[in-house]
Amino acid sequence: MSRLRLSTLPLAGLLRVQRQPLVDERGAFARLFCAQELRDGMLDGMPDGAAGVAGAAPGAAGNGPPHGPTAWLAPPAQIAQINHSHTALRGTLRGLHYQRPPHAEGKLVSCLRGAVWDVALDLRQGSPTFLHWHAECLSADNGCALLIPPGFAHGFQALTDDAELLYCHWCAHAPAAQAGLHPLEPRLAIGWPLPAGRISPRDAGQAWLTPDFQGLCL
Ligand SMILES: Cc1cn([C@H]2C[C@H](O)[C@@H](COP(=O)(O)OP(=O)(O)O[C@H]3O[C@H](C)C(=O)[C@H](O)[C@H]3O)O2)c(=O)[nH]c1=O
Repeated sequence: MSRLRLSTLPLAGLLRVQRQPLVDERGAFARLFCAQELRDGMLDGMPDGAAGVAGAAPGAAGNGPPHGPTAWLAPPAQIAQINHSHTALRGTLRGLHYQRPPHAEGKLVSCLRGAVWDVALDLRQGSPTFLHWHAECLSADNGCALLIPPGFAHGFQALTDDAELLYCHWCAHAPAAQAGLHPLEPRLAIGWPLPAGRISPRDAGQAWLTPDFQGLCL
């Protein structure tokens, strides 16, 4: 039985992942990640042809090559690292971060404590939504996570003190490929819900976007 409900969002390839916890008198048990469910999950609002087939392995007989918004998860892709961040103060901004190709990374971002306003920014060269952003509130209570494909930058603002995030990264940390955009970049006009709180010197030091910024060629 599916324990993760996938939904499409306005930026192609970006998905909301709704955890479906099993609750009983002891408490709850929730699945944070399932390779097959993410690859093959049925999607809300997707035409049948675009979705994977629940339970069917991509490329298995009769299912053809992996396709649809989670095709990038097909083998040999796999989770390379899992990270945990704790953000002490409400209003703190982290990001917007990405890794340059060939280290461009897909991420599954889940909130395990508190709440964040989570932003994914489309940096895919030639994308019809290039430099468009989308935000979702991720919280321990709403069980919502964002599945962000390669080619996006990611950032968030803590909506509570002591917000904790779990990141699944589909590419290992590559310091030389690390890149970022200023969270208050005027060209993006990201509508952060709270006044900007703490920002790391690295993020605060990001240069403004130049007119010739082409994005990422994946
Ligand atoms: C991502 C990563 C970072 N680091 C080191 C690099 C720095 O010395 C330190 C903190 O990294 P950073 O300042 O990038 O941490 P955040 O500003 O919280 O960035 C994080 O939050 C934003 C919103 C993201 O999307 C990034 O993926 C994630 O790195 O950990 C590692 O050693 N391994 C890693 O995989």
